[in-house]
Amino acid sequence: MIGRLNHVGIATPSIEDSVRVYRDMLGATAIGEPFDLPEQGVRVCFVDVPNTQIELIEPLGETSTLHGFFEKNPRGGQHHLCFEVPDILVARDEMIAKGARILGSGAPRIGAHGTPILFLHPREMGALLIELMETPKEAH
Ligand SMILES: CC[C@H](C(=O)O)C(=O)SCCNC(=O)CCNC(=O)[C@H](O)C(C)(C)COP(=O)(O)OP(=O)(O)OC[C@H]1O[C@@H](n2cnc3c(N)ncnc32)[C@H](O)[C@@H]1OP(=O)(O)O
Ligand SMILES: [Co+2]
Repeated sequence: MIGRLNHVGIATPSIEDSVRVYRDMLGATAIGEPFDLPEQGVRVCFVDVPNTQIELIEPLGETSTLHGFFEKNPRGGQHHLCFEVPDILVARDEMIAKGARILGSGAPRIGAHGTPILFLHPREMGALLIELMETPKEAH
């Protein structure tokens, strides 16, 4: 069911500092402009690499779910993996049937790429926070 690895989510206290690592240390050249996703409680910056993206995410607002992550990981770090799926609702129902826990209300929300996303609780996913993202229509 899962498709390509769309992005690796990296939580950071400072997108600006993390951009310096990817640009100056690792030589990344395709770095997007940071943008806010208030409804998701994050500020986001995408770093393009040949076969996927690095999604740098900073907490945005008091209720950001990232605050819980930073309590345990003050310097940030690997946060989630995002896989593409053809149909988010079909994927959701399949995952529920297999015993995964859908985070939040269970209804897909619009993510950083403007397409529906869901998160699966780490407990059933090998201690990894998994994001499922519906493949953008133009990519079909
Ligand atoms: C949506 C925009 C963008 C996009 O790509 O489109 C993004 O990806 S934004 C990403 C930020 N948004 C989210 O992460 C939403 C989903 N996340 C959550 O609902 C919470 O972060 C949750 C439930 C995963 C964890 O919340 P919290 O830390 O408050 O709960 P606990 O401390 O009780 O953690 C429970 C359990 O999970 C482990 N945990 C927490 N975060 C992670 C993580 N990132 N990776 C792996 N494991 C994680 C935590 O250690 C606890 O484990 P336990 O064994 O029970 O101690
Ligand atoms: Co993500």
